[in-house]
Amino acid sequence: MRDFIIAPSILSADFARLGEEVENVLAAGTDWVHFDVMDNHYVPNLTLGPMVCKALRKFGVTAPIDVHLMVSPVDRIIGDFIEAGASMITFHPEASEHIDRSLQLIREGGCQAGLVLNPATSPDVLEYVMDKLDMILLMSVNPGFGGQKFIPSTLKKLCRVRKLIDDSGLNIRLQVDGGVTANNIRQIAEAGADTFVAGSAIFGAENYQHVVSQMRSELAEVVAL
Ligand SMILES: O=C(CO)[C@H](O)[C@H](O)COP(=O)(O)O
Ligand SMILES: [Fe+2]
Repeated sequence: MRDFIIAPSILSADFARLGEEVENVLAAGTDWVHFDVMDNHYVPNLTLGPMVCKALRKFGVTAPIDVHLMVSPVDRIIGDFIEAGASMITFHPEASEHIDRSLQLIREGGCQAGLVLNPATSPDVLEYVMDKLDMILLMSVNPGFGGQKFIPSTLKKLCRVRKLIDDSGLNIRLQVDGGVTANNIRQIAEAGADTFVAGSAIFGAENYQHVVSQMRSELAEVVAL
């Protein structure tokens, strides 16, 4: 059985009360903080930068902060997030001029590194960098906004990437991001994911603990992997 990680996306949190929201969602039983960085260039939306990451650390957040960079170019912002207290940093290959170099920059800074594949991006891009990855993130919506519907073809892609990871013998997490809910999390886990980003499904709920418990119960039903 894999260990499952739930990473709430703070994109759907109340930004005016961000520190408190992060405390509450972690107290509800989640594991990581998924931190969506959008630049209004690589994606048509604008969100959070390294100063906000630093502020969360100063506020007392000790949980891993999982920085999902949707910015282009990526390299010049990596150092700022390392300095701001990021734990892992993922980026989109289309947004980096030198994928191998960007991955190295992240690891050299002491963070875990990962690549993010958009729904239409082929897993072929992973082939020559597998040994430099701590995580692969498959987008199950097009990046840029929370609250979108899960794209079903992601399930087939998850199976393919799960096999790639298992065949490699490397310790790489397989994360899924976009439209994850308590209703589909089990099917997503059975397709191969071990790390689940959920924004609107958690922050849109009246009771965070209730929805996180529902997700955990669904994950407990996942047939032995
Ligand atoms: O990276 C993202 C969007 O680009 C977000 O992490 C993602 O959309 C999560 O939100 P939701 O669970 O509401 O779909
Ligand atoms: Fe994300």
